[in-house]
Amino acid sequence: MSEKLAARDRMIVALDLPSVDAAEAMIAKLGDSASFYKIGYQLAYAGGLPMVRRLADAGKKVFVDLKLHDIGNTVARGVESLSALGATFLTVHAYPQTMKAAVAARGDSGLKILAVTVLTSYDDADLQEAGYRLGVRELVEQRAHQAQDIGIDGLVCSPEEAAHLRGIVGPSIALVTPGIRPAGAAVGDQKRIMTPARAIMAGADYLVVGRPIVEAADPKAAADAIVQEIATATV
Ligand SMILES: O=C(O)c1cc(=O)[nH]c(=O)n1[C@@H]1O[C@H](COP(=O)(O)O)[C@@H](O)[C@H]1O
Repeated sequence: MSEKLAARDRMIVALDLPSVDAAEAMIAKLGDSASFYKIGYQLAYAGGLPMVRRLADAGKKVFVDLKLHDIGNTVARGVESLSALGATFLTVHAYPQTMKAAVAARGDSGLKILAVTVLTSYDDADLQEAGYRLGVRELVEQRAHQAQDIGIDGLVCSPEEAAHLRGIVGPSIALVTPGIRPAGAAVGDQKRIMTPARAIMAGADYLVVGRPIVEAADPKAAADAIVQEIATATV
């Protein structure tokens, strides 16, 4: 999958911003430096969903990150509504009922379903605190097997698991990795992180980057540096 993609098209900029105006300003600042955007909780709940169509019509790709998880019928109906927006990716949590409902409901809309394995802000102790018996590596692996059996289009994981998961799921399932931190960048609430270059070398198809770009003094320069790192790591 990744060998067909240009370096810029492998970077997904998370528009974690408080308003449509702030997001539009960021998109204008980034210009041709970014081709793929993610709209998550903050912007979607601030009226950002109509931006999906506008961005798609402007030639950008859009990842709608709503991390759906509910009873199967509700997930399916939600996916049907979201599939009309023109997005490329939509996230659901990697629970079997949820993934099955989402995959069945995406139809031939072109929307690809990504399953979030274990959030990149979690480590083994966080999983244990939440009642899980398995550690990160084991739970990610179990969910990847289940996702593959269900026919999921892609997995969201940390770059720390990318190489291992690539060995399990093969080349046709997209690996999308948040938890990306250029050398020296603030880690914030992330726990399982890698630099852009190391994530690409580990086998990630797409890198999701939020604060290191949208909170940078010069977001365009930050985005360009990450694309350059991706390009160098790909050669
Ligand atoms: O689904 C996601 O995109 C996601 C999954 C995950 O495990 N960890 C994670 O950080 N994300 C998202 O990726 C983005 C990372 O943002 P930064 O930490 O600011 O680079 C945020 O928008 C998160 O919601």
